Amino acid sequence: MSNSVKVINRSNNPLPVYETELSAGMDLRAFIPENVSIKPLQRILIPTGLFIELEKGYEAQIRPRSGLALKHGITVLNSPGTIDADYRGEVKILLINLSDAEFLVSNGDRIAQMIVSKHEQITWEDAKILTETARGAGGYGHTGV
Ligand SMILES: O=c1ccn([C@H]2C[C@H](O)[C@@H](COP(=O)(O)OP(=O)(O)OP(=O)(O)O)O2)c(=O)[nH]1
Repeated sequence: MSNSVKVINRSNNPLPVYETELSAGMDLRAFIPENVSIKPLQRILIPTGLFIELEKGYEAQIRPRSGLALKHGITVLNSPGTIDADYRGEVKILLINLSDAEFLVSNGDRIAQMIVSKHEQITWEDAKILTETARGAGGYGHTGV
């Protein structure tokens, strides 16, 4: 695809931008009529006012911002959230407050970031056995610390 993505911005905030030259993600802003308080352990779905149309083979991921996570315990509950290429609804952000203090979100606050990535769709090849490997079924730290 060309790198352009169709977007409708129904918010009163600017379109997301890459904050630095080589940023992978664009910060997404809350589009809310009034301030929202997120209490400890509360989860809340926050609108962005953005509607996007990704081309086939692309997805957008909604990821936390590390600064909000470190300073305020605010993260994306379903991280990374997935925006499918056939989704035509509003992009929303599911935040959770993992701190012990209330957190206030105002309209225009940059609360998460969006990364657009290519992805594959697979087909299943029904099999009786899988190729052997040194790892086998080992996982969950089986190689030690
Ligand atoms: O953080 C998110 C995650 C999803 N969505 C939108 C876009 C996505 O394409 C759609 C469905 O998301 P997902 O597939 O994660 O939801 P589901 O719980 O599997 O529901 P569905 O049965 O509608 O697919 O919801 C968002 O706006 N924000």
